Amino acid sequence: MARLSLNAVSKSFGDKTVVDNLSLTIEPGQFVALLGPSGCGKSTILRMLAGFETVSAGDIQHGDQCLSSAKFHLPTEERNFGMVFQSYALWPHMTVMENVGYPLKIQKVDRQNYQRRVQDALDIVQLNDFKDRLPSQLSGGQRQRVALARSLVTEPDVILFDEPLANLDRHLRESMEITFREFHRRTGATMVYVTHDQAEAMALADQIAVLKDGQLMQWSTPEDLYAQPNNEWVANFIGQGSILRCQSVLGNQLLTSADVIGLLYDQTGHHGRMLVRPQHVDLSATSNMLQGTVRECIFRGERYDIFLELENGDTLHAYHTEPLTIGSARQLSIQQAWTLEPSHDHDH
Ligand SMILES: Nc1ncnc2c1ncn2[C@@H]1O[C@H](COP(=O)(O)OP(=O)(O)OP(=O)(O)O)[C@@H](O)[C@H]1O
Repeated sequence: MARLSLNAVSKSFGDKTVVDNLSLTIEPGQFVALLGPSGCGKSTILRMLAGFETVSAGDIQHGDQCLSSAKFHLPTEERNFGMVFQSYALWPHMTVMENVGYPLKIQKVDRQNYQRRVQDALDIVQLNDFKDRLPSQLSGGQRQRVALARSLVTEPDVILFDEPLANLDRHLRESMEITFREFHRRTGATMVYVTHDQAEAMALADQIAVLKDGQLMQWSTPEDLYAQPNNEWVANFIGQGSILRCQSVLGNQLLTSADVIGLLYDQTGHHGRMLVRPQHVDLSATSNMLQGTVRECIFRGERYDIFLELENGDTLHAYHTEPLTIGSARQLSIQQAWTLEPSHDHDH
């Protein structure tokens, strides 16, 4: 197994740059998500890794081997990367077993090896009982498991996923997340997974590349992305939270409850921004208090989502165990907050 690295990779279509000077080092066996809104360039990055697209500048290396550069392009079929698409891309007239074994047929693998490897792949995704069925006789989740088995039958070092859960309903997506995690544990393969769904990326990946307009915004573990977003745009994109205006402040600092009060009450300007996660709002506080008015209260089963208006007019999202009356005043404290660098497109 080898390290996969993108070094200052750019891709342009005509005069439009869709991937801009991207560098990432993906360690062997890592599960990496490429995350960003529609059009940010994540599928283009995956397609360059797969060899479906050339690179305009920079290079992609796999261990000692160059896969792509502006001068060189290793064809897709020589990369031995597994691939799983949103559409499953199964052959409708072939059984589960034939679909899974198809890449081995192309490689002209002998009969004995063929049988063993198809069997092993079906075991990993737990589809042995379905091996003689046609894709039309399977559920969406089962079809995606066939595609997973097929992606690993050639024993690839790297498996690429292009929004593989996008076609499934929410309930099934959650159970497929567990399937994907198990799949990663059992194969140990390096996985690169494209999604626009931040919750899915956080649930699956060891490391996440957040992209916007072809540029890397942040490259972090899910935990760091959540607790320490690099800027206001990332903070808005990842998880639940409120962004409050405050006195100008350096970005990327953790604030205590007392710091928060000082920054919110200082009237010398409000060019600073801080991120507050709902679990850090204490609605039964007795010190470092702020005043808020309850504007919305939504039942979520295990808790209520409360939205409060602060004295400066900003909205603060909190969790609570009981419902609160809309329009009522509430004392609260913010236990901790994270200061943000403003995004360039929102610097006012
Ligand atoms: N072959 C192409 N020719 C011209 N422009 C392209 C081509 N492929 C992609 N683009 C453009 O590049 C940009 C990035 O596309 P890409 O498909 O990588 O985004 P994405 O983040 O995967 O979006 P989505 O989630 O909608 O698939 C888009 O503006 C798209 O229109």
